[in-house]
Amino acid sequence: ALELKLTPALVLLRSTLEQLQEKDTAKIFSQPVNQSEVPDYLEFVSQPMDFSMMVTKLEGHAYCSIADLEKDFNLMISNCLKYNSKDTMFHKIALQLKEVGGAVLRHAHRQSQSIG
Ligand SMILES: CC(=O)c1c[nH]c2ccccc12
Repeated sequence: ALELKLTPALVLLRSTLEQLQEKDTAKIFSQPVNQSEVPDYLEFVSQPMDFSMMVTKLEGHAYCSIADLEKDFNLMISNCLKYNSKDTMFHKIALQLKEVGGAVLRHAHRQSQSIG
C-alpha cells in the first residue's frame, strides 16, 4: 500500500542510497563483481556486496536504520580494498568513495535523528 512506500524513514533510506550511488561516478559498485570474469574473487571476499543488492535489500525492508545501510556500504568498500591492491584504480576509487560516502551518511544520521 502507498503508506508503506512513503514513510519518512524509508524515504530517507532511499535518498541516502541514491546519493551514495551518485558518488560512484565510475559505476564500479553498481552490479555484483562478475565471478565468472573474476574466478578468484571469493578467495578474498566472503560476503559480496554492491549497490544493486543494497537496493533489493532496502525495498525488501532489510534496512531498519541508516546504520544498517552504512554496514553494507562499509562491507562493499572493504571488499574492494581487500581484493584490489593499493596500486589499482579500483582501490583508489574505493578510498575516495569511503570519504565522500561517509559525509553523506553522517548527514543522513543527523536527519534521521530529527525525523525520529
Ligand atoms: C568493486 C570491485 O572490486 C570490482 C568491480 N568490478 C570489478 C572487476 C574485476 C575485479 C573487481 C571488480
